[in-house]
Amino acid sequence: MSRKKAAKGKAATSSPSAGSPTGKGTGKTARSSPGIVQMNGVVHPSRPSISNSSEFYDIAFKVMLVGDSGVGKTCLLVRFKDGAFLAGSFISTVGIDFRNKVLNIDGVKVKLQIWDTAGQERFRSVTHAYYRDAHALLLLYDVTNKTSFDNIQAWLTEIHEYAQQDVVLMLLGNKADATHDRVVKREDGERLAKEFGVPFMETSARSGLNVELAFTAVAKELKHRSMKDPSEKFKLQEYVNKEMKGTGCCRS
Ligand SMILES: Nc1nc2c(ncn2[C@@H]2O[C@H](COP(=O)(O)OP(=O)(O)OP(=O)(O)O)[C@@H](O)[C@H]2O)c(=O)[nH]1
Ligand SMILES: [Mg+2]
Repeated sequence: MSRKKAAKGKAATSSPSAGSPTGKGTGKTARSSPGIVQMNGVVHPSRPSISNSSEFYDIAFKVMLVGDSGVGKTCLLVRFKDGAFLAGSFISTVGIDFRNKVLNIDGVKVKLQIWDTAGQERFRSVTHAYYRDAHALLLLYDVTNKTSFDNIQAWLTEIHEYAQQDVVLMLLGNKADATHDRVVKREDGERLAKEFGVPFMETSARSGLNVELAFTAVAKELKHRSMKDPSEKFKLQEYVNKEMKGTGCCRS
């Protein structure tokens, strides 16, 4: 297997860009980034170059984070990439951004190019353009926000419309650390996931709960599919159930 080199990830957390208000009166600040280009008030995604490479990899996949604004997509990515939590005021993502991370999956270097999308409605058409290139989608809701949970069905409809038919999909109930503010029970997440036949787990970008596992499970599934080795069976939900910490759900 030839070994390639990975592009360096770009910061998804660049400082707020002046003159890019977001949130329709919610007081949020827009987060601009090197991965996007803004023209005439419209956000145009620009494809990142993979020429400044530093890290070797064997296979590469695109993973997209989707879900309502504020569910914690950017925080989940930053936790996974840098092992840190973005505390402080909420800075809503503008358009789309990406980070790379190379994982060692059973001796194979798997590069994940992770696209962090803006959850706000006004960026939806930007996100649509990226769905078809995604090998995997992490669909998030916020366990402290019922609306974000209720919107999952609409997100799934969108995914079915724009994403590849065989896209790897996983539902994540984020902010599992926020015990006192929780309004969506873990069982509700499990039920919904079962209904749509999607693997599920709860995560916390704040505490780090299951964050590594979510990305590793997806990388394992994608690697398994690409190797096309019939002797090596991999079942995503079974793996997740075995490895999952903290919430102890979904064991069947
Ligand atoms: N308690 C808790 N708060 C979180 C967690 N993840 C994110 N947050 C908070 O939720 C808010 C939104 O987080 P973001 O990661 O910016 O949300 P987003 O989904 O990227 O939002 P958009 O970019 O607008 O789509 C921030 O104030 C975070 O600090 C978590 O796991 N637990
Ligand atoms: Mg964001």
